[in-house]
Amino acid sequence: MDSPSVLDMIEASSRAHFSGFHMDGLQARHAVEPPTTSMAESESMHMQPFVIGVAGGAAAGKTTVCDMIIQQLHDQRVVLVNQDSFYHNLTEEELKRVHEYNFDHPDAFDTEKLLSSMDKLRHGQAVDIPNYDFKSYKNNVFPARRVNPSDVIILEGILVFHDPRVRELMNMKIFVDTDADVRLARRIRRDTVEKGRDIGSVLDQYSKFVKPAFDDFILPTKKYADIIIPRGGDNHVAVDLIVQHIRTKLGQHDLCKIYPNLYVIQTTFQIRGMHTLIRDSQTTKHDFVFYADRLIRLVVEHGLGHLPFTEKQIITPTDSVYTGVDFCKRLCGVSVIRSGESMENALRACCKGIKIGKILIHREGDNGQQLIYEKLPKDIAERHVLLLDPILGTGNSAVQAISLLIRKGVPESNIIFLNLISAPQGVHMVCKTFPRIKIVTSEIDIGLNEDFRVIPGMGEFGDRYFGTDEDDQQAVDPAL
Ligand SMILES: Nc1ncnc2c1ncn2[C@@H]1O[C@H](COP(=O)(O)OP(=O)(O)O)[C@@H](O)[C@H]1O
Ligand SMILES: Nc1ccn([C@@H]2O[C@H](COP(=O)(O)O)[C@@H](O)[C@H]2O)c(=O)n1
Ligand SMILES: [Mg+2]
Repeated sequence: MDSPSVLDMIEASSRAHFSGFHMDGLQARHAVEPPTTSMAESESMHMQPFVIGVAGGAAAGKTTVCDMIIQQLHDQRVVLVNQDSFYHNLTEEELKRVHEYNFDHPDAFDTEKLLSSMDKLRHGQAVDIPNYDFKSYKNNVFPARRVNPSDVIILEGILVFHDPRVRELMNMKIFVDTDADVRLARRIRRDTVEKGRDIGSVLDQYSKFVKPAFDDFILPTKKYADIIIPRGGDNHVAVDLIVQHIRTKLGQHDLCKIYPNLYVIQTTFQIRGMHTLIRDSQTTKHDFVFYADRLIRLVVEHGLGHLPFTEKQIITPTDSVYTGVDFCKRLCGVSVIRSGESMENALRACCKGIKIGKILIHREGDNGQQLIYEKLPKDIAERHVLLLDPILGTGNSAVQAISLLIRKGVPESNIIFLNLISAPQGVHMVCKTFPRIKIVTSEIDIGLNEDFRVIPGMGEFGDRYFGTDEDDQQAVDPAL
């Protein structure tokens, strides 16, 4: 155990200069051990902020929804960027005929400037964002707003989904969907009270520009949204769900910054879909096994990417030289009985003829973990070990299993712990006790409940995978 280096890592991650966009933990990694030659490590070094786009018609409640999200994320680093800030300044000629100017057309915005500001923010640089004045139609009457890089950037505006380059920046797209009559009523109140305009000009602008632009440019972008929020800020359920999702993402970022040896495989909607199925209590055993196997295969493949390799040149059938790599040969798997056995097939499918040992840890409550059985390859000390257990909860079983491997002579840095779901408590426990082992997982959950079970989690993995849970027994024989 090398606890001072862990403390160094935690300290490094909380210094004032630390930015969520850079894997500053990379420096900490060097303090723990020299960089190895595995590819997956270099891929995951650069961490980007989580970008949320919020679009919708004028006065739909976009700003209100963003304010609610930011308020609920009060303890997190979140910044709001308004598309309004990037309105072009009007020329003298345009100012004279301002009632003929279309503020709802995509050309009214300086999208190039918006893109360059977002690019800087995403790469960890502070930017000065103009303050737009709706009364003078100018963006340079006030000092610019200094926006610092953060873990979450919310980009809000009527047309933020219009330009594909802007859309591509977004990890999550929200469309605030509010009835046209509500939007018009709110707009009349806002523009007369806040912008000092008369009701006649508000209605003129609405029928001439606002409504046609909504139909032509804003509504067609609704299809890009991942989430549509009906009724805007009145929809507390939707806002709560969004905040929960962002918190999960931020939690993952924070843990990965503290522990550079923790690797969360990059999420996709396929992966989210598989998690949705295996976590659903209504999923049948057959589907559970099918989707758990798919996820396990992904985690195993990712884990193998962390093994060292040697360069190898071969000759192709065209007599050309191909410079590739040779797999690491001295490998073995170790499954934690019983759930970990579900991961053995995927490992065998990837590594022909791999030896797989077993460890049985008896769980009494959650303090009394006891090692009661082990069968490991004799030469395990000379092998890289892939430790298999689908759930990392408290971390107690994992610590028992890893301690045994270390007692058998396996160097800590030769152990890769593969799992599907990790609780932050387990990650802290394992990574603090064994700072040199690597953890590869597919999702980090919120935490543990009072029974030390992972939440939201997915129940008892072994029971669901091997069909020994009560519901399933009843499904086989209703008399039971
Ligand atoms: N749920 C709501 N109930 C009542 N008024 C609202 C609600 N949401 C927004 N408003 C008001 O409507 C106006 C427009 O809301 P805003 O959030 O600024 O919309 P947007 O940013 O989409 O233009 C504001 O004056 C705001 O106070
Ligand atoms: N000088 C301006 C600039 C914009 N508008 C209107 O604002 C709307 C967009 O702002 P939201 O907060 O509602 O998204 C848009 O409909 C423009 O017509 C304006 O009236 N004057
Ligand atoms: Mg707004």
